[in-house]
Amino acid sequence: MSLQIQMLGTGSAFAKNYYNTSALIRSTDVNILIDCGATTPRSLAEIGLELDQIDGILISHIHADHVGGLEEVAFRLFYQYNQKRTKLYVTEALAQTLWENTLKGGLSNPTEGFNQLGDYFDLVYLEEYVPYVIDTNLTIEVIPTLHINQKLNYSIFINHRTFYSADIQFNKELLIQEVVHTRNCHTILHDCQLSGSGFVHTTLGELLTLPAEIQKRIYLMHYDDDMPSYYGQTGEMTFVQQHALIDISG
Ligand SMILES: Nc1ccn([C@@H]2O[C@@H]3COP(=O)(O)O[C@H]3[C@H]2O)c(=O)n1
Ligand SMILES: [Zn+2]
Ligand SMILES: [Zn+2]
Repeated sequence: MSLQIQMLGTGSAFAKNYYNTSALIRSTDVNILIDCGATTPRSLAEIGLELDQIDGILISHIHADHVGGLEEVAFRLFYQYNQKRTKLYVTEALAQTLWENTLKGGLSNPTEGFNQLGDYFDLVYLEEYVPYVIDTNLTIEVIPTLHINQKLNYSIFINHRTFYSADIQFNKELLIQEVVHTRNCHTILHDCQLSGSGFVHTTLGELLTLPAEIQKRIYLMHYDDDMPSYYGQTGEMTFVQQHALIDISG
């Protein structure tokens, strides 16, 4: 069984040298996208993956660097790929706000009678803390995490053993207790704000307070353009590079 994560982008919301952070879970049988920022369709084109090869899209939260490419994907699947549908993995609450507050303006079409997310995507509602089996080789689970006060936000477990933070404020207890001690995740993909205070993101300084044994499992993503100047300053952690493939089959 082959299971890999390919980073489509590794940059922060405002990075210009790196695409928006999003990832492709590539299993033997399916390709599942985690988030779809404004730059994600370009990145997909660069790796030669057609939109109709994506079996589903999982959304963490509704900032534009995570959902800004969804309108393009929806329109192109419908008009360029012969009304091809893909699955959208979301909690019901997130689906509601994703449509009402992000996508409705562009995607609603009174002439065609399109007025809901389900007119473009096959909605698969995830329950928080409930593993969802996509196929025999791939299970995903979303857990609510804190990013912006009072805004829905999810982190993701893949096959129980890989943790994808998406955007979160530092949560040391979650990482130590749940991610490492309880689940023994071998791979942790974590957002990383390199400088300044981490009001809505986790900072490099905060991640450096983790034990080396945990740092070894961490790939840093969602970084700013000055990332190269931090080489050698990330303890046991590694910057994941755009389009890099990480084997998570273990
Ligand atoms: N309270 C907030 C809200 C947002 N932001 C910045 O806006 C970006 C939106 O995308 P992001 O990737 O979540 O990163 C956020 C912060 O840079 C911020 O710095 N403080
Ligand atoms: Zn972001
Ligand atoms: Zn965000």
